Amino acid sequence: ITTGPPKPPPQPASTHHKVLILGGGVAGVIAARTLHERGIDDFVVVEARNELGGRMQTATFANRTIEQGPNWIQGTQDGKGPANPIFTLAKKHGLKTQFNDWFGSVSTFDASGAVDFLDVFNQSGDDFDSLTVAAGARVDQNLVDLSARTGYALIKANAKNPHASASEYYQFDWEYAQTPEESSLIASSWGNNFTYDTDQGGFSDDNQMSIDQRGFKTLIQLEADEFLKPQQRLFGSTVKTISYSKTGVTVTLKNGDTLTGDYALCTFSLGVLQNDDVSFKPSLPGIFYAHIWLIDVKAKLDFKQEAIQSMVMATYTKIFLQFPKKFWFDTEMAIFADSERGRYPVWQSLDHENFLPGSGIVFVTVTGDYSVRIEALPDSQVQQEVMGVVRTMFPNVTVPEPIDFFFPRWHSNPLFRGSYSNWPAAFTSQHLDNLRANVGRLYFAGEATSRKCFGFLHGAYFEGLDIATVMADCIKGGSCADMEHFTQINNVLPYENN
Ligand SMILES: Cc1cc2nc3c(=O)[nH]c(=O)nc-3n(C[C@H](O)[C@H](O)[C@H](O)COP(=O)(O)OP(=O)(O)OC[C@H]3O[C@@H](n4cnc5c(N)ncnc54)[C@H](O)[C@@H]3O)c2cc1C
Repeated sequence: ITTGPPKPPPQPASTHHKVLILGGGVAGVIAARTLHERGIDDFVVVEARNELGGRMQTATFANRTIEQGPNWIQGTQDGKGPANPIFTLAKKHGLKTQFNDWFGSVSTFDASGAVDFLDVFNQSGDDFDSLTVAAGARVDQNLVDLSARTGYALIKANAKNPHASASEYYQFDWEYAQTPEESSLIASSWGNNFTYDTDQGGFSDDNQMSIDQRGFKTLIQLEADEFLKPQQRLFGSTVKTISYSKTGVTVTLKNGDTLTGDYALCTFSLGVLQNDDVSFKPSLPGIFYAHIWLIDVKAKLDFKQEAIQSMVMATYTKIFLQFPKKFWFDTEMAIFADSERGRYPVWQSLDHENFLPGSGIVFVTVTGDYSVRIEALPDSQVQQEVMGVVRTMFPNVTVPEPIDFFFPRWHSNPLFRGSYSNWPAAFTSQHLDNLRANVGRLYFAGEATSRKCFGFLHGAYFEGLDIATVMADCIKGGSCADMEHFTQINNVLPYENN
């Protein structure tokens, strides 16, 4: 027997929100937390994948959790100085990390096997320091930016042989995921200083590697659990179009659903913005927008497109190998100097007492064009090439075939289209303002919009925080002025320290 009125059918979740947060990586989660802290809770995080963390992604390999994306907290804290907010989150959520000795625990190899060229390696560290000093001097004198290659040449430190090239690669490409030719002298030096140099406002020169078997992503997922409700997580929701205007934003998903927001924050990677995976439509909702608004929109689109297409989405690829047992170097790191610069050059042992002892895992990193190249090859061919290098490095060992072999394809992944952004010499400080600026009620945040920490997790964190603060100020009835931008960049102004 049933009594009482029938239950009403479940209401579909509202498809209109004050804010649509597009993307659930570090920038999206920290933006959500910032809005929540400002008393704005009418938002959803729209994410294509089924978890938060974005590029913080793990895989199970050799029965261990390995990091496909970031694994270091780069710069931690020096005494009571400024703390890397990722370091703060790691401490708060009890993440297991370990100091990674990049410069003190290194073995060196070349085509003849193990060869000690640590003197050349140490010199390349000094050269990189000189490069940053030269860059700083250019900033002080308001001189125009150059490529880092030109910078190396001007300080007479260009690498002239495979040992020097591999050492330079370790100092430079292994961080920026592109060559000195492709990178800004000033921005790459400042990117380094603002993270590592405490005299320049950086955190510390410490690199902590996550060895937490819950995954590095745990720190941002546990942080989200403190405030983000299940109904605010729209997982499995791939955005196809974003239409924006001065009055609101409409988002269409791959499954045809539509979401509307008074405001939206797009945190998709620069690579996604550069491709046609998502199309942006300036919406022209009413006749009264006609002429002036059209011209306005055209100018806005031009400045935004120029900025998006001028920054570079670089690729950094970790190639993991599992062997029945360890036969390689006892240091944490190793460099292989091939005659071809950038060919399987940086090696890292996870089967090391500090990391994952007994795991049988070693990995090698390639970057930039080399990453793009191997992504186009079948795994079997890449494995063959890598094994050729391993056997060159250890000519006196009968090296078995690996038990397992894996590498992620970041460049071809439509949700990322690369690993992180890199600043080329032709990208100006004003371009960065334009990359960051809102268009109508659509805002942008992510590692690529960070002037000082582009490429880093903490860059994504700071941008999520800063842009959500701008949005909250606007929503709360304060200032809603457009963010600073330059409709045309006619001549390069000096790099600004702000
Ligand atoms: C291999 C690698 C190594 C790295 N190493 C380090 C390191 O050691 N230390 C460090 O500090 N940084 C490192 N980084 C950089 C760091 O991972 C990034 O700076 C940071 O994670 C970027 O966060 P984000 O929120 O800006 O973007 P993302 O993490 O890219 O977040 C954007 C989100 O949007 C989602 N998305 C994209 N397109 C759509 C769509 N159409 N519809 C719906 N959702 C979509 C994505 O799934 C993603 O979750 C590394 C990155 C990689 C890839």
